[in-house]
Amino acid sequence: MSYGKLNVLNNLHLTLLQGQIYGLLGPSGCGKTTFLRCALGRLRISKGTMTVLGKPPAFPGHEVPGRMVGYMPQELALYNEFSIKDTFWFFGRIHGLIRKDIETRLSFLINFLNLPDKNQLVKHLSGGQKRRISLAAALLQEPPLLLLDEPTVGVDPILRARIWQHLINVVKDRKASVIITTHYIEEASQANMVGLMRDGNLLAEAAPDELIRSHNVSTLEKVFLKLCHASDQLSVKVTSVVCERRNGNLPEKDEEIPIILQEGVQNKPEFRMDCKLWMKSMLPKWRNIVALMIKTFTRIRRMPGFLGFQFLLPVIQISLLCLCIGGPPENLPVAVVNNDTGQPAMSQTFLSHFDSNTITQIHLNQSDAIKGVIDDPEIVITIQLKLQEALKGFVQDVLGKFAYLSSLPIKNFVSIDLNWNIAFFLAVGLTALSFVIERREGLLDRCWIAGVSSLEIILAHAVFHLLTMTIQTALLLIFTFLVFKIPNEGNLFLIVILILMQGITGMSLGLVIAAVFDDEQSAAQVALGIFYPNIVLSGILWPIESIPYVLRCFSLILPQTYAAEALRGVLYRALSVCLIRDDTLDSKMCSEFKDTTMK
Ligand SMILES: Nc1ncnc2c1ncn2[C@@H]1O[C@H](COP(=O)(O)OP(=O)(O)OP(=O)(O)O)[C@@H](O)[C@H]1O
Repeated sequence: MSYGKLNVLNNLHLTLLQGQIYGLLGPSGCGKTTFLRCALGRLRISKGTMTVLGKPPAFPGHEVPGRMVGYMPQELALYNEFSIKDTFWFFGRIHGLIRKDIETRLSFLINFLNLPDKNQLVKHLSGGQKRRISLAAALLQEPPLLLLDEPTVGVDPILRARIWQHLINVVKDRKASVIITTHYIEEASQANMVGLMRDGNLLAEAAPDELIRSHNVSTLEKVFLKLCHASDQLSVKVTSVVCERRNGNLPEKDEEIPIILQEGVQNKPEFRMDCKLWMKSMLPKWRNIVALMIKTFTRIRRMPGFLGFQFLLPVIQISLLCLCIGGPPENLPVAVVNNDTGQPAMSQTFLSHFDSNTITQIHLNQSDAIKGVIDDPEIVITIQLKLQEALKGFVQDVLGKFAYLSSLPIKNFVSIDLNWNIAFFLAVGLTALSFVIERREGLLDRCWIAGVSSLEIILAHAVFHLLTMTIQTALLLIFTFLVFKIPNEGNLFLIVILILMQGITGMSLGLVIAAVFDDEQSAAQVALGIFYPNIVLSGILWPIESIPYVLRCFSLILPQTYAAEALRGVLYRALSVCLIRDDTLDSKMCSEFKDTTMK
């Protein structure tokens, strides 16, 4: 087994018999955790064979990983927002335990591991208490195989002795098998068998007494030191001692050997796949999806800041956009130069259509008026709009039923699109961060090892996120159409579908980011880095037709370009008669229009 070029387990032969505790000992970095992860199906061995409870780990339909194995990782891998009770319920549901069993195991383990009140939140517990909860989660479903990675770190000597006694009882009463890694070499003397590892090799594998006796020393620690010393000089000889011993003790029946690892073996045994079991294992389990959704709900419920962020942010954004963008300025002084000598009545009619709230007419001569325009270009844009509106009213008076044909193609590009954009980016950010954080804290790994599939994790996330997005969308719609009364002529159902689809697209992008980046800092940087270029290039701020050609090609493959266009199409469908376009203008109406204007 290797990580890239780093060879971690070398020619390792290890056998665990049923009803035994196997103490795997060795210095930091020698490969103990790597071995456990191979046994759990999280890593694959590159050469040789490995069977766990009769089949290779992660074999289709095999419940390793799953409820047949209890794993306590080195990191805590606990949900901080959970109470002790929630933690037991979560893992209990995943393992398919019934309510009564969960309650019974909960009270036993709280008592046995000396845990505080079951309603205490994990984040309020001490490091040692958290480790005991992590151990309890591994013991919960009473599996036939327990893999415990340094379970006694940070535990006081009295409790350590109790944990060992419990493990001894478990193997005696239930014939379970246990592999335990530890730095406290002496505590492993209670194991039935110990394996001493160094640099990915097994230096020796035997019962502790036998090791002490055969090496003629007083403690296991001294055996280990002696073997390390010997392996530096005579590595071949030490390995052969290990092999000799193992071959003499193997039971005849396969099911009595929960774990066999033989690296470097060429002839791999064949395992038949049961198609029914395979199909069953591929189908997502509703039980796991519900457990994961309850988990997310429980966590979010205990994070009021996060909850506020999810639901208040869209409301704050839409309120700010509607209040600060697009509102008309008031009392703008406008120079009016009326040089109309032919029909003064027409120019007066036109001027009477000016909105007097926004525009205050000041009659000036031509040169003073031009100077004012040059001095104040920003205000001129607003005034131009007001002029266009006045022109529209004027044309309405003059052209009657054909007035709509002369209206101007002005699109409300910014405000509405930016509001919907929040659904997309909340989905990107929250998905990316939640997956990256859960993976870094070992929570995803723990779920996988408990038997939850990646598909179930994604489905649970998607369903929960869709529910959240439905509330966000409802808030957006209420504020857009009812509070700020932005006109909508389109189909509300289509608008909702489009916003939800943007959320799903955002979620998918979030998953891609989480798959590529390992830490939340990089994931957050990428999610933020995408935000602004996406808004600029997707035609949300300005039509893509005005973007340079090369960038426009890029813009068309962005996830929001067509979505934003579609949303605008739905929202303004009834207003689209404003646009004069050669291809949409009916020729009959065109000639009618000409006749009327000629008259
Ligand atoms: N994800 C990884 N990528 C690359 N190298 C890794 C990875 N995980 C572990 N290693 C390397 O593999 C070797 C064995 O690591 P492992 O975690 O199995 O050691 P260990 O015996 O469990 O140590 P400890 O007792 O400190 O937990 C180490 O040299 C480590 O640096």
